[in-house]
Amino acid sequence: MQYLEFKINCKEDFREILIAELAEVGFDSFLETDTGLDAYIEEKSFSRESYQEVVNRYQDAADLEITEGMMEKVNWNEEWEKHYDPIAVGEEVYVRASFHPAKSEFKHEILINPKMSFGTGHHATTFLMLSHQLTIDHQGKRVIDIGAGTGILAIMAHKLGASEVEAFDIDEWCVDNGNENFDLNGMKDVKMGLGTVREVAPQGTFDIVLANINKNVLLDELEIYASLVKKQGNLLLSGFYTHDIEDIHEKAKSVGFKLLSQKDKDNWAALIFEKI
Ligand SMILES: C[S@@+](CC[C@H](N)C(=O)[O-])C[C@H]1O[C@@H](n2cnc3c(N)ncnc32)[C@H](O)[C@@H]1O
Repeated sequence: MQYLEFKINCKEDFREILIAELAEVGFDSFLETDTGLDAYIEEKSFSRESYQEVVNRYQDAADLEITEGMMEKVNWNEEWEKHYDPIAVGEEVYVRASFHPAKSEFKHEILINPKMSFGTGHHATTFLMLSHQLTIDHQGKRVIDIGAGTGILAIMAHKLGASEVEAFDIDEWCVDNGNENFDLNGMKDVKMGLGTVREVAPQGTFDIVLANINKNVLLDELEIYASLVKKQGNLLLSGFYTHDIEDIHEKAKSVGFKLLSQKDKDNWAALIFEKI
């Protein structure tokens, strides 16, 4: 597998935004560095045009300096061991890789063997979704995770007592990694699906629907989510900035949701809705 490597120097405030934007155009692995980030994409998935569009948009504001290279084979585990620290979400949840020692003082431990930036709890949106999940009763509930990435939110749902968990993602690579993580967390019977919500067409309704994707996808798919959430069930959304809350809220209201609570971190937002 040939990977292209982009060593990006940027202003610190732009690191997370660039990761999100590059993930949108197909980059699947990121390492945060002292001066910015290293971003990786499989050569066959790379579109110079989409990449350049992102670079042009942030070139001046983020003070970008980029060096391009090529990598034959990346040993992500080795890379992550150097760069990935375990993370605590509140006092209850500890997210770590299998190479980190366990910590018994946490009620829930989530094992993620990370090969990408999203879905380790380090990204604000993942952290916010996990924090919101902790405020919701999952016991015996049917839960679906849309845009599951590493599967971390589905795993959280399982640890919080959900009786049935489904998950899917459009990225084949995430599906492989997600299934690996489900195995690591004792969820051998859960298999991550591949595709969008339209393609996967989940059956029946759910008590809790989780979707941490991005503003455009959420606005486009909210009507479908509405058909998936049971009356008085919950929809948890993230993947957008605080200045987009109003647009998301408006759309959600128009398809039958009421806003219950919101959190934000580093300009990213997360909302909990109830189906009325
Ligand atoms: C921001 S990441 C979130 C990952 C994980 N759920 C988390 O909270 O850390 C968004 C994920 O959504 C996936 N994705 C993007 N568009 C999608 C779509 N239309 N349907 C399903 N998944 C999608 C991406 O491949 C990516 O893994």
